[in-house]
Amino acid sequence: MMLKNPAEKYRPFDLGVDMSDRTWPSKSITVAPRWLSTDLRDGNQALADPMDVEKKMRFWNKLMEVGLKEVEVGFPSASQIEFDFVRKLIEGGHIPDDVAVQVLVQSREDLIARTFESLKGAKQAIVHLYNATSPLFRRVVFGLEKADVIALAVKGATAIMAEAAKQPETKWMFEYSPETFSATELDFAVEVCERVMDVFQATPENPVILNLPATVEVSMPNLYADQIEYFCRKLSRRDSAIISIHPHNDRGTGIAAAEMSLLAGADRIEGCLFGNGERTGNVDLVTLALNLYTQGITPNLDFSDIRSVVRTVEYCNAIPVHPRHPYAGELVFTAFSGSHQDAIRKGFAAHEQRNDGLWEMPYLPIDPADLGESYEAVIRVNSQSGKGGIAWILEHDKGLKLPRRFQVDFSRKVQEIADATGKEMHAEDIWHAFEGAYHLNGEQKYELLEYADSGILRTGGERLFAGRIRHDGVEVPVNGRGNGLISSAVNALNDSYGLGLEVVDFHEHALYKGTDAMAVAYVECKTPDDRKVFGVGIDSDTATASVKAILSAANAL
Ligand SMILES: CC(=O)SCCNC(=O)CCNC(=O)[C@H](O)C(C)(C)COP(=O)(O)OP(=O)(O)OC[C@H]1O[C@@H](n2cnc3c(N)ncnc32)[C@H](O)[C@@H]1OP(=O)(O)O
Ligand SMILES: CC(C)C(=O)C(=O)O
Repeated sequence: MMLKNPAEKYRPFDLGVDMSDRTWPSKSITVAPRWLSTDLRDGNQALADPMDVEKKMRFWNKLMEVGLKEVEVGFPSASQIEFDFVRKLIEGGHIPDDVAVQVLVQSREDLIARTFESLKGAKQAIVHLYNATSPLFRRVVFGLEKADVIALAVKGATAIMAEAAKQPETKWMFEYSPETFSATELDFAVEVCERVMDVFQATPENPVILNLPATVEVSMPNLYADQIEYFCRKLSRRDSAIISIHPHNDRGTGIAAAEMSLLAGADRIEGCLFGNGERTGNVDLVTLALNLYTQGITPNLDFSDIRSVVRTVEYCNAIPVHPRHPYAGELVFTAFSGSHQDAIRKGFAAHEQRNDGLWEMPYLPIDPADLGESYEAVIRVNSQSGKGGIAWILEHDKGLKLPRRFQVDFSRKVQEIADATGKEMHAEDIWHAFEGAYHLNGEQKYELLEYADSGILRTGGERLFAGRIRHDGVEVPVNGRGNGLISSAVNALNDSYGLGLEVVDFHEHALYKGTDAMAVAYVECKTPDDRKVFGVGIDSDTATASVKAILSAANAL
């Protein structure tokens, strides 16, 4: 049961230092950080069924396609699969020259030796050492004092240097993580890292990667940024360290924490695609990269075919990507609601007209096409939708450009169906509704069989419409006069059946289906009792499309 007073059980996070002179809030991000994907390590260790070698390989290939240059490929001393995968990458020549593999290891000599064994023959590699440093872990997990924790880290780093010296053909880089940094006293974190830097002989030419994980996210993201700025200020040889961050997402603010930490001085980010990882996950590299992209900053990662990335990650992790996941979810470019659809439709029209390449689109922070997505999913129709969305679908799917009042008429009909079914209406459902509403197929009360418009009789400027229609199954001739084809056709129907229709609006446009050109005509008519009826006609001949539109309106009575 939740407590009435949670303060009895939970304590607020305390930064422990004065950061009132913080500078990061007034900075901005102008370049992409160095990225490290830890999908194959931190992501993998959080899966119910860790990846086998085949899945790891598939994931690796996708990471290469995306353009990752640093990838933590596993914990090779942990299992045979992990070890074998590293060997396969090296022996199979799968690591491009500009890519560094990274492996994780605890501060334990046997595990370190095994780790180096896995890396034999690598051109370059990053060996990543970690041990927890926070008070809780010192007390509960290790039963160690601060000095012992420093000694543990130094011992691991020393063993790593000794192993690295045995394999001089590899270009080594070293990374150290004071695990649980986010909950560690800041001055102590600096002290441990400086001692490890000494052992790793860090210089500006050969910097050490100091990775400062929010192993568990314990504070608001601005406080994590404060921690990073403080650490960067206090580190005596800042120029000999690459400051890396490794946010998790326990409070749901991993992205914000990462972005604020870049402002605070971080150079590098470790995370996973779509935020897989322990518990609530590691920070999501896709969102971070595309957030930069939408600010006009080159992210150095390529998600031009985001759907294939989603497919690979879902297959390898056996975890679905959420439909609302930023940039990647299947619903994130979709508007169901009428006012959103209307704004997007107008946005696309304005975009086409401006033709300046700039993306200024209501409700869509990124052009789906940049990620290899089509515009088909942008507008989908249900009972929340309006005329704009329905018109968009008919235009995109069938090429029909409904006049405004026609849109209103048809959207009411669609709304009725959507309300009745409670379901989404797909493009083909909307088309069926359109055909039904305007009598484009099936039984028709008034059906055009033939008409003569050439060789027209002209008496006093009038035109004569002479046609044959099927009315309630019976073929009958109809004749009418008017000052044009449309008025003479309407009069033919009015004279024969007393319909009293008056055409108040008429539109037509060409319709291209493959190489065939068709014509569409839309009429709006008024009835004697002042009702509006709409009709549409589609034919390869423009004049016939107009006549069919009149009959369509008559059928709608
Ligand atoms: C935040 C993170 O994601 S850290 C990475 C975590 N990833 C993993 O653990 C996945 C791979 N791990 C494994 O396969 C195993 O844990 C192994 C192979 C590394 C070690 O297995 P085991 O030897 O059976 O140890 P086990 O995991 O049960 O226990 C951890 C022991 O290591 C100690 N330990 C934990 N972290 C470290 C460290 N960084 N350096 C040294 N010792 C450590 C613990 O104190 C504990 O010691 P104890 O047995 O004396 O109490
Ligand atoms: C090993 C470290 C970097 C880690 O995974 C974490 O702290 O989350």
